[in-house]
Amino acid sequence: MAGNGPLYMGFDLSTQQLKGIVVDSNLKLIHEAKVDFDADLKKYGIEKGVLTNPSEGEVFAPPAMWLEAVDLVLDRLKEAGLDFGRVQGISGAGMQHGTVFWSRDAENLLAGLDAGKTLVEQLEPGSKGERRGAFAHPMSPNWQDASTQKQCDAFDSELGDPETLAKVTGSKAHHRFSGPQILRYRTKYPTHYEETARISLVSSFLASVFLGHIAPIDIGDVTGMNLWEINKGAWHDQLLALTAGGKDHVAELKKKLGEVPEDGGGAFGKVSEYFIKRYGFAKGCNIIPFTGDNPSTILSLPLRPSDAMVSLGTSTTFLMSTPEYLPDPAYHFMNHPTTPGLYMFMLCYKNGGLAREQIRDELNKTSNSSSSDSWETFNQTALSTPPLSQSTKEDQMRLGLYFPRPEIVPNLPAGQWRYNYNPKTNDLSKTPSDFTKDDARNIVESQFLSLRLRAHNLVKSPKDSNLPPQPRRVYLVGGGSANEAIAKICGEVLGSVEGVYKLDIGGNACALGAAYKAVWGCERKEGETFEELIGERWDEGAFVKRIAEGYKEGVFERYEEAVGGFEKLEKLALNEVAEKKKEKGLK
Ligand SMILES: Nc1ncnc2c1ncn2[C@@H]1O[C@H](COP(=O)(O)OP(=O)(O)O)[C@@H](O)[C@H]1O
Ligand SMILES: O=C(CO)[C@@H](O)[C@H](O)COP(=O)(O)O
Repeated sequence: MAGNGPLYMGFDLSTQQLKGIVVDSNLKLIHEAKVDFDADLKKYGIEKGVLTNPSEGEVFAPPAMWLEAVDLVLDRLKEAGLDFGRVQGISGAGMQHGTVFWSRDAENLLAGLDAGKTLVEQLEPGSKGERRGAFAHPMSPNWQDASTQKQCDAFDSELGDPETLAKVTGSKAHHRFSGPQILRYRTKYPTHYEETARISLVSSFLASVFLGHIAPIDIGDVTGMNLWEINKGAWHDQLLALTAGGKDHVAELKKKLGEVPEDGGGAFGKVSEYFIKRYGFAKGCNIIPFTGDNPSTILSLPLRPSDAMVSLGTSTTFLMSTPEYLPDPAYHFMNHPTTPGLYMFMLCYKNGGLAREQIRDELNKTSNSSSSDSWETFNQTALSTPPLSQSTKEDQMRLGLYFPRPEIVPNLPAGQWRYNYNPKTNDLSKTPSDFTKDDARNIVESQFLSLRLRAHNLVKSPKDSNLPPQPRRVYLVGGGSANEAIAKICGEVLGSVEGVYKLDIGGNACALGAAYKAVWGCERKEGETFEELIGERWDEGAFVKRIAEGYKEGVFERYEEAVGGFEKLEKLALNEVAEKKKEKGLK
């Protein structure tokens, strides 16, 4: 690629892939490459990037696979012609909440890597026992894990109630959050916990690999752990005591977790010798804090407090950047990754892309389409189905919940619920729970109705207009943002005064946000904020594309009626599950 100015790299280590992206100082996309774990690293036995132990609700992945993906994605960037010597800054992101447990040998192994060998060859245990390896535990529990209900109950009651925990840490306790996860790890694997020198999140794990020593946890991602006191900017000793097994063990756990620098743009150090010698990175290449995938995603464009972003990845997440801290057990508040005083509002659903794929695959079983696009039948069916399956306004509304995995919001086990809702009488009536073609539209409506139900406190009516409260714009990112049928239904359910947009510079918003963070961390003037630097260089016309209408009078109001029925359906499902548990004598 022509040119000789500095380049910046951003990585996204997500559930199913490792993506690498390269931009120049003007935010222009120069190179991108990715490793798909199922396609490229099947030998690890993963499916959709993970391994599972359903009997305990465990979901995890081997850090060894991620190490192999790092070398592979850099080889692919080399094949794409990247001049590594021009790279002046690297940042990245990782799926949130996942934890990596480093051994006491990790620091020495990371610092002493031989550029003639691969990362996994040197950081995994020696096949002849000659090396214990860098990990005290061979697996990393990830955000899809649902094995920590007992630990979550303990976290939710430790400060009195979930509301207080949400106020202090930004969230109530969640199965995937690192605090409950580390508490379960300590009790299930006491010897491994003892041998654990440091604990990283997936984001700081990846930073450590590039740094050549264990990197701090990032100020944004740390607020996805139920262990960090947001207003104090410090670890919460009482919650650490719960996790570590008592006050006497707090200091030891703090040492494993490490310090958390406040500045999300301050370099952790220079890239490790391994990458300079093996790939030709510049000696002065800075490692800028790697953060969580969602905090990184909101950096991929100048998101205003009136905008909303929906990431249609493996998870579905709804993200807003706001100066208001309004914690509530129903959703998450996290530190903004670059700007003190701003927060990231987040809703996260486990049943995102995989749930939509399940309905897509059911449809493809019965369609005789020869299209190479596996989503074509799904899209045509969804768009040919009337909103809420109502052929006339008098018809009942078809509502559903579609959870192939246990869901986070609401906290429900795997299952499907399909009901008709009469908005006039506010009655729900059960419909046959078998798959029907209407499910294509109804699953997308269901996912966006849940977002609309829970985000209503944060969206406002546009200034000087009598339009109902809704986002100014909705930006779609993640793999599903390629789907214009989903975008259309998104606009109908969520509204948006200016419409539904997507990033149009290809690549992956999360990795792009990380690359922009590297630009800011390396090129910012004294006191210059991320918003100021990126805002100056952002080319709205070239970087985003309007892909669907937003607010549609009449349709938006009809979905408002549906929101009431949807909330009632969730409560019905929660009661049904509670009754079943009671019958079985379970708590
Ligand atoms: N054209 C499409 N329509 C709908 N969903 C899509 C489309 N292309 C990809 N996806 C979805 O994108 C998801 C992967 O998105 P991605 O953001 O790469 O995930 P992650 O970051 O979680 O690894 C898959 O679950 C897939 O269902
Ligand atoms: O758990 C969350 C956020 O709380 C998920 O958003 C994960 O951060 C992984 O997301 P994907 O990018 O793999 O969908």
